[in-house]
Amino acid sequence: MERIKTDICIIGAGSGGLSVAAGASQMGAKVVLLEAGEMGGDCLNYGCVPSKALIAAGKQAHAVRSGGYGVAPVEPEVDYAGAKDHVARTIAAIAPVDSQERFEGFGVRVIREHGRFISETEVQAGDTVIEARRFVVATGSSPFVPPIEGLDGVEVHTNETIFDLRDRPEHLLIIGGGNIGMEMAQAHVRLGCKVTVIEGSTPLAKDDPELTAIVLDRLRAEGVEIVTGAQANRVSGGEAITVHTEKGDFTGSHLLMAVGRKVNVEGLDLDKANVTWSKTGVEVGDDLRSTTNRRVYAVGDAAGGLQFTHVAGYHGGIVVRSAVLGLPAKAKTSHIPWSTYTDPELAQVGLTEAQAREQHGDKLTVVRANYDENDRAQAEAKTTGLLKVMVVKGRPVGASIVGAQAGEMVGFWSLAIANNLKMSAISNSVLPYPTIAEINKRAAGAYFSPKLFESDLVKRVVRVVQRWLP
Ligand SMILES: Cc1cc2nc3c(=O)[nH]c(=O)nc-3n(C[C@H](O)[C@H](O)[C@H](O)COP(=O)(O)OP(=O)(O)OC[C@H]3O[C@@H](n4cnc5c(N)ncnc54)[C@H](O)[C@@H]3O)c2cc1C
Ligand SMILES: NC(=O)c1ccc[n+]([C@@H]2O[C@H](COP(=O)([O-])OP(=O)(O)OC[C@H]3O[C@@H](n4cnc5c(N)ncnc54)[C@H](O)[C@@H]3O)[C@@H](O)[C@H]2O)c1
Repeated sequence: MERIKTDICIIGAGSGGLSVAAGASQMGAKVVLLEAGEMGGDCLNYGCVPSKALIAAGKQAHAVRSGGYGVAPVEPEVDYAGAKDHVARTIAAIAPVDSQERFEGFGVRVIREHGRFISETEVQAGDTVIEARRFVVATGSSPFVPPIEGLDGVEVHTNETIFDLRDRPEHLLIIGGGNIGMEMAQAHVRLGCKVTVIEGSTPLAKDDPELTAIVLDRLRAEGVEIVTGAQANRVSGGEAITVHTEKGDFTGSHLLMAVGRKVNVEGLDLDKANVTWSKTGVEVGDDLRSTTNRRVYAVGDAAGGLQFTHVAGYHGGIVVRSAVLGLPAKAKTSHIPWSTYTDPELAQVGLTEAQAREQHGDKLTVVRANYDENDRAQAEAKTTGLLKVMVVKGRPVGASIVGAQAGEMVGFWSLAIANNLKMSAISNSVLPYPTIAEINKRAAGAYFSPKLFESDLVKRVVRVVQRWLP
């Protein structure tokens, strides 16, 4: 048994673990990184990257099928396996950034083994025991497959297998209408599959319903069948698969489960490290440190909060600040955006209108700007969309966007909320014309317009000034 003493031992080389490893090692800390599966974790291998690559393939098929702008529509010849080749190429292009070689180049000792705690200060990975001053649990999450009757009798795909499928599904049934379900539904319908989404409650329920309705309308118009309030109770079949719900039975050729995630905390022997945990993750404070063992941090999906790659990266920065530099650092959520990469995209940061109304009551002003008022959106015929900004005492506390490039646009509002900027800072910016981003400025204009253009006081002042101006 080899023994290693190190400053920081990170369990999991996904978005969170790699962020800590890169920062800590390049600042001079001794780092050991454990990875039981693929370097890069879920995002690179089974999550963000393959899903966005498949969405891009679907978008291309959709553009050919839709025509427009004076170009005749034609039914595309879709090569589903070719789309999967694009997925594989994309992963391969990004993989070197997350590779063992790159991290070893930073001086990180990478051990490709499953890690588990054997004491409050030690982790064992294969034949190696690592004693560290600080540990980072960055073990991520896996697809949750609920114990639905009959599931074991059929082939069930999850995000870990669907991107390897090379024969185009005739009819894809998707259980779960969250981010994964909806992104995969649109990508597959555009690539020529029949798609049925079976959602037990409300699709895309974390977003503003006024905006999600626009996304759902578009998906339905493109042919996705979306059944809501239909909990999957039972599954049957062999070659053809039937999902039984109280809203009826739905039969297809393939089944994708997208009903949420199971955090990878079991199998870590956290109890041996005196680390309190539950099924939602390691119990941590805002400082991302275990409430019961201060040597142990958790980042990303394992920290039990929002499950996004950029959150894992953000957590990584906080842990580096705390565990490497010894500085106080706390994670906040008020400025964390997310985006669902359907077409149109759907993005959110901070409070939704309903949440802001509940928290701030009459102090809330909601300003809106529509895509059809934007010249670039008109030029590109992408006029379906809407930005809502929730403003309290002159400062944005949330923004909800549906429309082209919503995921790019929302960063503007994350910056504003993170830095406590006023709406005047937004209106002071000058944006290039014609860009979709001008919608952001239009919202600021919508906030100030009534104050400027509908105010008797302003009108009186202007009359006086005009009398005195030479
Ligand atoms: C289909 C899909 C699409 C997504 N799209 C997006 C998106 O567009 N944008 C976005 O922000 N997020 C997206 N996400 C979410 C994103 O992938 C996760 O939030 C992110 O990967 C979390 O990073 P992490 O470092 O916490 O965990 P992971 O990336 O899951 O990494 C954890 C790593 O730890 C390893 N591990 C686990 N246990 C052990 C152990 N005991 N010992 C050693 N190694 C271990 C695992 O093998 C894994 O490599 C998507 C997720 C899915 C499933
Ligand atoms: N664009 C992105 O950033 C992106 C994309 C994909 C995934 N993700 C991350 O991955 C996480 C997991 O995604 P997800 O879509 O699996 O989970 P989710 O929690 O977003 O959605 C799961 C859905 O499944 C439904 N459901 C649960 N059990 C069901 C049943 N028996 N029958 C029918 N419906 C059922 C739920 O009501 C819910 O709407 C997301 O929350 C997100 O954090 C992010």
